[in-house]
Amino acid sequence: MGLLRSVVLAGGGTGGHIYPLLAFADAVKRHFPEVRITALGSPKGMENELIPPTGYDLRVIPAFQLPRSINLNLIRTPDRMWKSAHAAGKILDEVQADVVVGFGGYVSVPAYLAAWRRELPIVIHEVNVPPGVANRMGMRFTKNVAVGFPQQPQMAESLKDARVVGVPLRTSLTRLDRAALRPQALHHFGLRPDLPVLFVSGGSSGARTVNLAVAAAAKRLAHAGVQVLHVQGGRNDPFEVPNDLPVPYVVLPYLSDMQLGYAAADLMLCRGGAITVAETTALGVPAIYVPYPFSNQEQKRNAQPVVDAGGGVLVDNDDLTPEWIEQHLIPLARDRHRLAAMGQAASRYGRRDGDEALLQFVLEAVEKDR
Ligand SMILES: CC(=O)N[C@H]1[C@@H](OP(=O)(O)OP(=O)(O)OC[C@H]2O[C@@H](n3ccc(=O)[nH]c3=O)[C@H](O)[C@@H]2O)O[C@H](CO)[C@@H](O)[C@@H]1O
Repeated sequence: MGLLRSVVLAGGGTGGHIYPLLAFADAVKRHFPEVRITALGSPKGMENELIPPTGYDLRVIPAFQLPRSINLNLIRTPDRMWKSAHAAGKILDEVQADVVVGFGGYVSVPAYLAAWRRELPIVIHEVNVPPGVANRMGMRFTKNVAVGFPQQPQMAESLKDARVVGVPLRTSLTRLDRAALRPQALHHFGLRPDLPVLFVSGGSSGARTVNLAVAAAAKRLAHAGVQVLHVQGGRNDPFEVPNDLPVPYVVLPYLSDMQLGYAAADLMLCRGGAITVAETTALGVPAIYVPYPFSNQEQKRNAQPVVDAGGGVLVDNDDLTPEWIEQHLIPLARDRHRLAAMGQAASRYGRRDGDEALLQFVLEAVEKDR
């Protein structure tokens, strides 16, 4: 591909920014093995744990925190922002970047600034409503905005002209046949094939309320014959689960092979992070969403359309108690027909081609903006 020789990807902080970046990098590599791929990260983000094992070139630039509201004066203000932009610019020059693709997170801002000063094409991928502060700033420098979900353009003025491309997901997920992998997944976790599996994950950092509520309901779940596969989350406190339960309750600190979790799951209990929602729907996993109650209610907006489509259930953070689990979650986990219908509705909403669609959009942008 003559137009594309070097791509710089920017996005960091939590898994929600990094996994789409990596999935997109894989798509670029698959189609254009010769293209140089560089990821920009910040010193403390999860990118430092997640990107090096993939073999992609991760360059860390100095971090700075943007205020929650933005205006153009901001560009004049913090020295640290320009220091970061300078560091990003040096990398763009060194790798002779043809395009910067940003996924949000603080590290995206210096990348957008540096690309803008060099008049390089910029593409922004945004999965939340309202868009994150970093991407909102980037939108001042480019009209090439892609979004993960069909409702986003109607929900935010700044996204009204965005292209809906879906969310780039890992190929271990986009190529997953859940039914085929299920026996291996159950065996892997030491779960039984004859009882339903509740898969609990609070997103890349974990969710304390979810963890504590499910752990407190461990006995009720076990006595109802519901097995639990509980991922605590990368940056969350441990919790206690009784060790004499009659059915398996498996606790893991973090799960890199999420395909095994999704293959084992009959029902998921999760937050409403955008990438999690993209994954559960792409894979047709029925889910109970417990949106994170802070950060602008963005997670409720992610999950609501899936629930409206019949693909899941919403419960408020404060309502997720052991009693709620007993009265609502357990009956659902034991109702195969309802789960099957929810799973089908979820997969009608989801899509698996976000990596390819974003690549197509980036190629068009590079062609147009050069
Ligand atoms: C509290 C907060 O502000 N959360 C935001 C953050 O969520 P967060 O970083 O939790 O991101 P998501 O829930 O969207 O995605 C989590 C990702 O981590 C993966 N995973 C998770 C656990 C695990 O053990 N293994 C694993 O691989 C999931 O498969 C998924 O790919 O970014 C999202 C995307 O911008 C936002 O929508 C969320 O609102």
